[in-house]
Amino acid sequence: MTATKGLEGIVAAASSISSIIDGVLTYRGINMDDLAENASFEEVAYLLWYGKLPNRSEIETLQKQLDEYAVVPNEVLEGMKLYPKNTNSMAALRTAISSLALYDQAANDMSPEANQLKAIKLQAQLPAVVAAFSRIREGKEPVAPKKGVSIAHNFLYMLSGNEPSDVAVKALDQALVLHADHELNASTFAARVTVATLSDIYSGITSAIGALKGPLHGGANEAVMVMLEEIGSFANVEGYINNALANKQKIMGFGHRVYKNGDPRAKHLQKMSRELGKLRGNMELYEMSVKIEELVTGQKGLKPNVDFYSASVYTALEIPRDLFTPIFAISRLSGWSAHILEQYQDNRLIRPRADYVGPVNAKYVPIEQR
Ligand SMILES: CC(=O)SCCNC(=O)CCNC(=O)[C@H](O)C(C)(C)COP(=O)(O)OP(=O)(O)OC[C@H]1O[C@@H](n2cnc3c(N)ncnc32)[C@H](O)[C@@H]1OP(=O)(O)O
Ligand SMILES: O=C([O-])CC(=O)C(=O)O
Repeated sequence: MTATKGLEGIVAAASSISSIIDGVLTYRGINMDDLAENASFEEVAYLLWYGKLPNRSEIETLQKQLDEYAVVPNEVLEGMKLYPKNTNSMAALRTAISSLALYDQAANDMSPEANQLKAIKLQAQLPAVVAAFSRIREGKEPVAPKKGVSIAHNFLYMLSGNEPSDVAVKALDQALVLHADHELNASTFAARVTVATLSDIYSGITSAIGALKGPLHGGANEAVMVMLEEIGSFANVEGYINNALANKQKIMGFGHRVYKNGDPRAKHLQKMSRELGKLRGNMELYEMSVKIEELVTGQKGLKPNVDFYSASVYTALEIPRDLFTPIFAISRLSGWSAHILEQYQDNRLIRPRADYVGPVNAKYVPIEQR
């Protein structure tokens, strides 16, 4: 038995949710470019969960469910008030989502109907949790969710307490569509491994949030912004990147385990970054990002992934840097939960083997002789 480091190229599950074939990403067989241009995030979540696009009455029913479930139990909000004010946002999210299970009577109901409802409930609550976290640490009260508006709209509203612009809602909605699912990425795999023990959906999502947090995965979008802030201005880009590459440092937001010729989502985020920059009358972050891409692709052949231009997009939407990865989680929850439901449908414990490379025939030595 020899291990494949990082399980590269290993096919570890059969799935009908999303595919990456020859660099083309589809959700349920529909090209992601098509969805990014035309679908709302709610339509995409429905598509991931139910395997088909919703008709008008189905999307209205989903909207009613999201409206009904968006309220976060007071106990969870009160618990969040006890978190240290400077706590890591993904650590806070991981804890808050885990605590939601404590107040859900159906948390351990494993029927398919109950699990589907919990997926919708979590999708409704997660934006409210992230927005509440952001406000509580600023000493403000959480804003109650609105009814009848999209998740993107509601999130921006709950974050600031003000009505968001149509441009901001549209941009965030498109970003949510782009991040919704991605085959067997690390966080989705973590979710599937967890629920394959027949543990509950909250455990699966908590595992997934833990995996998404890392800078090699979802945490890279925040790390890109840290880098852009460190660089500071367009004039510094060339020196900074040349120096980083010469020192074999990783440039966050570049490279991908599966895409070697570029991530098809990046072009949509790049376009959004350009358009939002123009609207704000400040193109510097966009221009810095384009220059970084030119240097990194030119010197290393590495292309930007989904996280690279999302940093300048979210900054243009005036979203605090440490909420970028929680926003990724809001979107990816739709994919995680679809994968969890798929795993339950035809479950088998996920338990691979390890290639043992430690000592053999070692003996126990009494403590006095060590
Ligand atoms: C939503 C997402 O999760 S998208 C990914 C988000 N993560 C990032 O943007 C972090 C930066 N990127 C990376 O760390 C990697 O490209 C990953 C984690 C995405 C993929 O990792 P792997 O498939 O294991 O690629 P691996 O790390 O083996 O890279 C292969 C080579 O390219 C180099 N490389 C890969 N990514 C980068 C990068 N961003 N900057 C500089 N060099 C890089 C590696 O150093 C390695 O070089 P070597 O062969 O000389 O040692
Ligand atoms: O698929 C991956 O490895 C990472 C990624 O791009 C995602 O999760 O969107």
